Formats: sequence, structure tokens, C-alpha cells
Amino acid sequence: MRPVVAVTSGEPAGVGPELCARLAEREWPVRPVVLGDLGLLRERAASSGSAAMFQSWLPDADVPSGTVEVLHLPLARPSRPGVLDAANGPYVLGLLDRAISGCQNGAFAAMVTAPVHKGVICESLGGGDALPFSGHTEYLAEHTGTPRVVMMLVGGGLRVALATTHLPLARVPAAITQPALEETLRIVHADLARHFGIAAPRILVAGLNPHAGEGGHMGREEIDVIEPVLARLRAEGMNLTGPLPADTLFVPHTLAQGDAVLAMYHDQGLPVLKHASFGGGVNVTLGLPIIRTSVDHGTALDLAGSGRADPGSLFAALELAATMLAARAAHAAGAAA
Ligand SMILES: NC(=O)C1=CN([C@@H]2O[C@H](COP(=O)(O)OP(=O)(O)OC[C@H]3O[C@@H](n4cnc5c(N)ncnc54)[C@H](O)[C@@H]3O)[C@@H](O)[C@H]2O)C=CC1
Ligand SMILES: NCC(=O)COP(=O)(O)O
Repeated sequence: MRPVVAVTSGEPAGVGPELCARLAEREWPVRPVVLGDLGLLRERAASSGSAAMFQSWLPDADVPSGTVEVLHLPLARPSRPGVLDAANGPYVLGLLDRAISGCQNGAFAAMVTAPVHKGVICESLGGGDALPFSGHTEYLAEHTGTPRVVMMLVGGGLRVALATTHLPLARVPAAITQPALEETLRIVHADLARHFGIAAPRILVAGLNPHAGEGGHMGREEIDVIEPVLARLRAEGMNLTGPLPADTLFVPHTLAQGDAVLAMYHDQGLPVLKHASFGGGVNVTLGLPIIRTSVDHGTALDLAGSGRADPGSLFAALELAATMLAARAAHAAGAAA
């Protein structure tokens, strides 16, 4: 029996629904079940030229090839491609809630997420200028009761984890405290072993400031925060290199010396990753009690309904969820032996 993986179809006005229809094009090592409005999925498949067939998910039913299994959850209002509607914000969050509860009660082995639109969800929550929804990562942490999680993107031969995620740049330095950085590194270390089969991970840690602070002349976070944490964790046996100047960390010679990079903030690490792998990269949430992977791109409202959106990242996200499930089982078996 293949493990059942929930695939949330995301923002209904974006490319998520049509990309989910394209899961019908392949056989998968896991059994994907798309969470979304069945009518919407049919309509977007048709408008984007997909020949996918759809069937309601019944755990014991057989599925002909070329068919997408769907757990139908109804839209609040009909959706047009490229046109956001805050009335559907609760629908999008409802997809996530259903996937989370299914992972927690054992119905699903993992979840994969198609893109959501953070702005329209904030609007639907009446956020004003506040940010009541800043991303799947933070939402999953809150809704699984996990105090800290880590966003890591995988692609183009790279693994790039982030010490901070969706935060205004001005708030980044204050968020990089010794306890936060220490917890983040522990999560990256543990999950590279648990979910990626890397027994003794080598982690390259970026500095925050240009030239990693130039010995304190261009900022002191490296001296006051990062170095003491690295020293403490090295004493426990972790293989950590840094703080490294971020501008040269991503040269091939340096990257070859690590299994993953820890960047200090979103736009320090992700542009490099997306340059190397856009369309085939995967976003993984480390530190959760469940396995969650996601596409590396957003809602692409400009492409919705056109059939021109590339499904490569969604396909890679599903493949990686399957690989992580296998690695987790092997790790657990090793620990029990
Ligand atoms: N996993 C998620 O839920 C993510 C959600 N977002 C959200 O998506 C919304 C739009 O973000 P943008 O910055 O405009 O990024 P975007 O990724 O939606 O679009 C950037 C450019 O990439 C293109 N693109 C995106 N996906 C593509 C695909 N599958 N195939 C071909 N081309 C593709 C778009 O057409 C556009 O030109 C925002 O609300 C953002 O927060 C962004 C990244 C990830
Ligand atoms: N830049 C990554 C992104 O926006 C996706 O974040 P999340 O929704 O997976 O938390």
C-alpha cells in the first residue's frame, strides 16, 4: 500500500489547482490525494488543457491511471483565474487545517502544499497593516503546537535553511538571538539526519553582515551572537562552519564542504537557491511533527488558467515527501535496532 499524501491545492485563483490536475500525468511512489473543490479542479484542468480525470478519494478504491483522487472541500465563492477574492481565504486555510488533522490522525502520511496568496489571506482575516498570516511555515508551526520550525529550500544541488523567515528586514537582527539560533541549528542538524539520511550533517552558517562583520567593524552580530552559539554546538560534536561571508559562501568550492547552508534571512539565501533551481526546487518545513513539503514558487496569478505553469516544483515536492518518508522509516528502524 502506498502512503497517502495530502496535496493542498492552495489559492483557487492561482496556478495551484491546474498544477494539481497534472499529477495525473505520472505514477507516484506515494498516493497523492488533492484537497480542494472538485468543480474548480475540473474546470482548471479543462481550461489549461489537462486530460486529467478526477475521482473522489475513497481509501479502499482502485484508481485508474490518469486519475487524480480528490478530497472535496467546497469553495466559499466561485473563483476566476487570476482574480483574488478574500471570501475564499477561509477555504484556503480550511485545506491546510484538513491536511494537518489528517497527518495528525494517521489518514495522511505527509502533506504537500501548492501556493497560497499571503496578502489575500491577511485581507480575509481582517489584518489591516498587520500580518495575521505570514506563510504556511508559521501557520503549520502554530497549528501543530511547535514552538520553532525552520524553512529549508532544496534544489539545484543545494539545501538552504533560514534562521528567520517572513519578517520585515528591519526586524531580522533582533530576531537572531543566541537561543533562537541554537534551536534552529539543532533542528536543521536533527532533521538532516532524520529526514535526509545524513548521519553527521555539515552545516555552513552565513554571517549576517557584509563580510561576516569584518571583525566587528561592519556589525557585531557575528561576534556577539553567532560565534558563541557555533562554539557551544561544536563542543557537542556538531560539524558547523562559519560564520561565513554570505557573498562567497555560495561559491562551488565552499558549498562542496557542506550538506546544507544556514542563511540568516529570507533574501540572503533564497535568491541563490531559486536562481539555481526555480521550477524544480522544494520548500520543506523542518522541526514539525509531520512531513510537509511545498512548491518553491508563488500563486503566479499571471499564468493561472493558461496551462503554461510549470508543474516541476510540485512534482519535486511530492517526490521529496516520498523520499523523506522512506528516510524517516529507515532512521527509526536504525534507532530501534
Ligand atoms: N509556497 C507558497 O505558498 C508561496 C507563496 N508565495 C506567494 O505567492 C504570491 C505571489 O508571489 P510572487 O512573488 O509574485 O511570486 P510567484 O512565484 O507567484 O511569481 C513570480 C514569477 O514566477 C512565475 N512563476 C511562478 N510559478 C511558476 C510556475 N509554476 N511555472 C512558470 N512560471 C512560474 C510567475 O509567472 C512570475 O513571473 C505572494 O502572495 C507570495 O507570498 C510565494 C512563494 C511561495
Ligand atoms: N519564500 C517562501 C514562501 O513564501 C513560502 O513560504 P511558506 O508558505 O511555505 O511558509
